[in-house]
Amino acid sequence: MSPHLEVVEMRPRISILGAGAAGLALALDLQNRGFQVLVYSHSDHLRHVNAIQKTGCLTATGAMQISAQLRFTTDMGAAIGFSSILILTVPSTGQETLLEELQNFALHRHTIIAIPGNLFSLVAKDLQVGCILETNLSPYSCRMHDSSLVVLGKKDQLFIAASHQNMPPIFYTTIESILPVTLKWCSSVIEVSLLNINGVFHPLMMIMNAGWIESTDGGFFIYRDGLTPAVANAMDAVDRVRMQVGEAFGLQLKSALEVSNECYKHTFSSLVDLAQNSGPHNQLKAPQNLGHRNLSEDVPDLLVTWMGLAEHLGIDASPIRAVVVLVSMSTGVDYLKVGRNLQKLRLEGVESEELVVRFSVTEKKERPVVSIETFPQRDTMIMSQL
Ligand SMILES: NC(=O)c1ccc[n+]([C@@H]2O[C@H](COP(=O)([O-])OP(=O)(O)OC[C@H]3O[C@@H](n4cnc5c(N)ncnc54)[C@H](O)[C@@H]3O)[C@@H](O)[C@H]2O)c1
Ligand SMILES: O=P(O)(O)OC[C@H](O)CO
Repeated sequence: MSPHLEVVEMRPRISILGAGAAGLALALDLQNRGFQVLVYSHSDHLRHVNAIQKTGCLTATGAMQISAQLRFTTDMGAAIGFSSILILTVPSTGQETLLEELQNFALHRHTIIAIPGNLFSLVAKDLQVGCILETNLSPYSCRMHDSSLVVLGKKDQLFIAASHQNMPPIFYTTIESILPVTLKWCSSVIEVSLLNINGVFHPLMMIMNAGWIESTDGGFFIYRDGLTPAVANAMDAVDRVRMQVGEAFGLQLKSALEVSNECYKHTFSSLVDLAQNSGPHNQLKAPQNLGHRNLSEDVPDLLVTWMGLAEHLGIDASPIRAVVVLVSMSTGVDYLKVGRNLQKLRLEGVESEELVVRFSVTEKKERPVVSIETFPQRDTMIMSQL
């Protein structure tokens, strides 16, 4: 990851890697705002691309109402050549598949934005890339239905961190001009992982309603009907461990409810209030079975990580361990082994004190402030990653 100079257009082209609901919503949004967009899909995961290509265009309904043609490719080289900004929108369980392809290219001049990150930058440590950014969530709450995209809601803000500190101010401004939400810059990618509150919501809603999901093929609303007071109590226990891990890193993390309220500009008073009354949540149908990313992504790549960090730091992680073990017993997948444990994140041999120092809050990790007068008034500007 060496210093370099690069020319960045004021409206840079963007490559989106991952053609699911989250990537397609962002692609439509960017294209609608004047960016040129190319969407890459892995050739083994073309379900949505094929459906869209049959009808010729993608139509979004709900909180985003746009109908447009998108450009697609299955050629990673084409996506990398198209833009120096690659936005990764696959579930974190698909990141390694893409990493295998990305590793064939020198990406010193590229920036990868992983939405969500789930500590992609630690998994991708050997990748020759300019910078990796990680967000906690996706800007849009959305689902694909055949060739159409239903957008349930748009967040007001997301949390984000860069794998590299000391990026020039123009770097942050460019990223802020691309993502359609207010960005809250965090001190480290660990903080961002801890702010992916889907780890608190999804696994418990799924596993505590497993019988209902299986006997009705998901014929109910997962939040509205599935997040009841008992489920909320269990979520609170997991959430307390998440916040204690944050505390060990010097972070005063807000509760999952507060983070959700902040992201959506909501004011719900409890998790059950949110489940009953939040537009982006209360219309979400339950998945048809347990083979859904609510478990297959959020258990291995959030809960296993948080549990590993907690136990390494001497925090009682038994509420999280209980969920991971129960989900593993129910699905037959050994999530402790396949998940982003400390070994997968290359943190296994790191002493707890060193871990805290490496990822703790320091004064200079805030996003640098840039005044408008410092921007070059022309179509291109030099971005220097020092
Ligand atoms: N959709 C939402 O409302 C929402 C909200 C918050 C966070 N997120 C997060 O955003 C990410 C994407 O969400 P989504 O709804 O688009 O998910 P999705 O399940 O539709 O997957 C997105 C796309 O990723 C690709 N993909 C999946 N597995 C892959 C693999 N192993 N290799 C290569 N490509 C693969 C496929 O093209 C798939 O269509 C997930 O991490 C999700 O947790 C989504
Ligand atoms: O869009 P989010 O991040 O609020 O998540 C809502 C759903 O639970 C995502 O699957």
